[in-house]
Amino acid sequence: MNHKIRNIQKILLSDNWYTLNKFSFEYQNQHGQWQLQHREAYDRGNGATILLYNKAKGTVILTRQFRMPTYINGNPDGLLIETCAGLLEQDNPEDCIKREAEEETGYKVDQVQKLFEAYMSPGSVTEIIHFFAAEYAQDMQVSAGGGLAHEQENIEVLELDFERAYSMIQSGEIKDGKTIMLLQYAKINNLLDSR
Ligand SMILES: Nc1nc2c(ncn2[C@@H]2O[C@H](COP(=O)(O)OP(=O)(O)O[C@H]3O[C@H](CO)[C@@H](O)[C@H](O)[C@@H]3O)[C@@H](O)[C@H]2O)c(=O)[nH]1
Ligand SMILES: [Mg+2]
Repeated sequence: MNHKIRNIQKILLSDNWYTLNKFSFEYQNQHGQWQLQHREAYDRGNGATILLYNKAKGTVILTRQFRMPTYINGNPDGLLIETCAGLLEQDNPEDCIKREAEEETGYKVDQVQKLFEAYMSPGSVTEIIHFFAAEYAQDMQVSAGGGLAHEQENIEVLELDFERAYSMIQSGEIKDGKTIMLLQYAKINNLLDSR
């Protein structure tokens, strides 16, 4: 509860696929004055993402797919390297990320570790993302992955040496926020050390 906000009005601007609302509200500033503010908020639900790693091989599983919003904003071919991720449907974050890992990467993991949660674009997008990590092994591979054909996902699965993937942040080959956060988490916490 925030007593500095009052008179919240919501106007629907678009519900074509996800929902874009315009909120008008009064916010009390440091001097005690109430000021009218307008903020648009894009609601596409919440999401989950996971770093799949293999200590013995020193590798991680990442995905590559076409992301239209990046294509119109400076990404030459629109392809983005990312950790496996999906939007929460009716399920909880843990069940969601296990389902997405299987659909997108082909690995069926049953032990996942919850790491943290983060708002990724708090000025305009409501979404909070739940972050996970899990160890994968060859015998957990049940399909080639690639995502759901009817959703036209066309996801490519990449198995990369962890140090190579980590260096791709510096080189600019990896430019996705959640992916950078997970690779850095793994580095800082020595997730791939087998000792
Ligand atoms: N027709 C249509 N389909 C859409 C649209 N937007 C998304 N889709 C479909 O909805 C699917 C959603 O796939 P998910 O795997 O569930 O989600 P995601 O797009 O990978 O999202 C994940 O990554 C995002 C980017 O980092 C995260 O923001 C999100 O939380 C999640 O973790 C997309 O692949 C696409 O097929 C749209 O505007 N129109
Ligand atoms: Mg996805």
